Amino acid sequence: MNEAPSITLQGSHAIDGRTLFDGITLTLPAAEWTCLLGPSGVGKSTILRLILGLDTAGTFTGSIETSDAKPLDNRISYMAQSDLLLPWLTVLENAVLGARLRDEKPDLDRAQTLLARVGLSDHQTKKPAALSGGMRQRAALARTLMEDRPIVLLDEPFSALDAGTRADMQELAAEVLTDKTVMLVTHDPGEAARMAHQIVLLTPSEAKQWPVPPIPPIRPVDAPETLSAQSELLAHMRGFRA
Ligand SMILES: Nc1ncnc2c1ncn2[C@@H]1O[C@H](COP(=O)(O)OP(=O)(O)OP(=O)(O)O)[C@@H](O)[C@H]1O
Repeated sequence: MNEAPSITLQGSHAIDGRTLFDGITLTLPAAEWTCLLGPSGVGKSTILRLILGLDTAGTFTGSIETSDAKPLDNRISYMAQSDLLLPWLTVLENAVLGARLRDEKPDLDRAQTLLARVGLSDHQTKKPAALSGGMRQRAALARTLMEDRPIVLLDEPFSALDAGTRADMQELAAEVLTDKTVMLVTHDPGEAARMAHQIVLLTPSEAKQWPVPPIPPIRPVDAPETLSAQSELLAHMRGFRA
């Protein structure tokens, strides 16, 4: 698979004449995890959609560039806030949907291994409607991890999980997505403190870098460095909420 590039987004975005963010520069370093945090509605998902080349509600003025100068098309795996599972397919069929859409032979062994890793071995033949919200989110995570793309954009991928499962899934994602350029949108300062090579706080006027703990990710949940970064980040986020 291609090497993971860095990505730089520069510019401004407005919806119906109202500025969402103005003159920001956000760089996702190659083969690292960037955690993007910011108040609800500040534009985090909009940035993901811009990088994906999907429609947004407003108008973007600026540029999105890669370090290898190649287009982003077909190089991104994306997990949206909603699970986007197809209701008429089973969990296993959903997990291999990417291959099916590309008319490729699905790697069923890998899908079953990943479904086991996300704790859904016993639910592979069920339809999404028969799963809990957290189980559906884990099925969507397995589908995302199936895609061997150099760039991975994750929009609150662990938000529906209980705390123990969330920690397990963070570790799985970090393992499977080693060497990918990852952007993780999250509201959870503990998650950012564990997972990030780079933490970025989005405001309407900047994409501001926040210090990361001085040990490499993925960090233990109970490491003093993780806990201290988590609490400092939370204190800051409570101050800047709208
Ligand atoms: N389809 C739409 N039509 C009009 N406005 C929209 C639409 N989608 C998003 N917006 C607006 O764009 C702004 C940014 O939305 P976005 O989803 O990017 O925020 P976010 O930071 O990801 O929020 P959250 O943390 O709540 O997911 C919000 O003010 C939202 O109301």
